[in-house]
Amino acid sequence: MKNLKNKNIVLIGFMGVGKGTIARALIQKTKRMGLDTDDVIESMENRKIKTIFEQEGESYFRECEKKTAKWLEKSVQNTIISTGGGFFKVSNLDKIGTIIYLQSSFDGIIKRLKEHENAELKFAKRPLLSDEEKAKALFHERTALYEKKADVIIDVENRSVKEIVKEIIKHLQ
Ligand SMILES: Nc1ncnc2c1ncn2[C@@H]1O[C@H](COP(=O)(O)OP(=O)(O)O)[C@@H](O)[C@H]1O
Ligand SMILES: O=C(O)C1=C[C@@H](OP(=O)(O)O)[C@@H](O)[C@H](O)C1
Repeated sequence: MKNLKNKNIVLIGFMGVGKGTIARALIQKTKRMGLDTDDVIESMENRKIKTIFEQEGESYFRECEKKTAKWLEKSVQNTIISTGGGFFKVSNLDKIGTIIYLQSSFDGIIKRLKEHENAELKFAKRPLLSDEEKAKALFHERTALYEKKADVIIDVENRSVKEIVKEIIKHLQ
């Protein structure tokens, strides 16, 4: 296990599993700074992820992720970092910080997103969720890969944000 002190915490996992939500709760609890890789890319590009996919295609977006990963490794410390669902593929992920994989079943993720009051928006902003069958195949393709990259695996299905945060903090001490 890597030294958890003075390092970034990097949350990985499938789209909609709760990376952003858990990161925000962790930031409040630990008083660390936080950032989200999709937000960094949107600022860098001055356009939404959905627009980047539409105008430039997925491979361009993946290049933005690689650029962001290099910057994080070089310049960011003591920060809670939430990532886009495909960010875990960057080659320097393990050099950025301690990697926490938030795990849930595909159906658990979709059910939660559909129950949300802004469900339509939640799907519309994620281009790779527009076709549920394709998204399911992507989920199964990625599951073992997420596990391989993880320092810590946290089950988030049917658990409250509070419970999940408590378990993560236990691992960090
Ligand atoms: N543990 C949880 N309990 C209840 N709802 C959750 C939980 N984690 C995430 N959510 C909800 O699921 C949706 C997707 O979460 P989000 O943090 O945006 O996922 P990600 O950043 O992984 O794409 C949000 O509507 C959020 O409120
Ligand atoms: O899984 C993916 O490849 C992606 C996940 C998205 O982030 P969320 O995991 O926050 O939805 C976003 O980075 C982009 O749409 C691609």
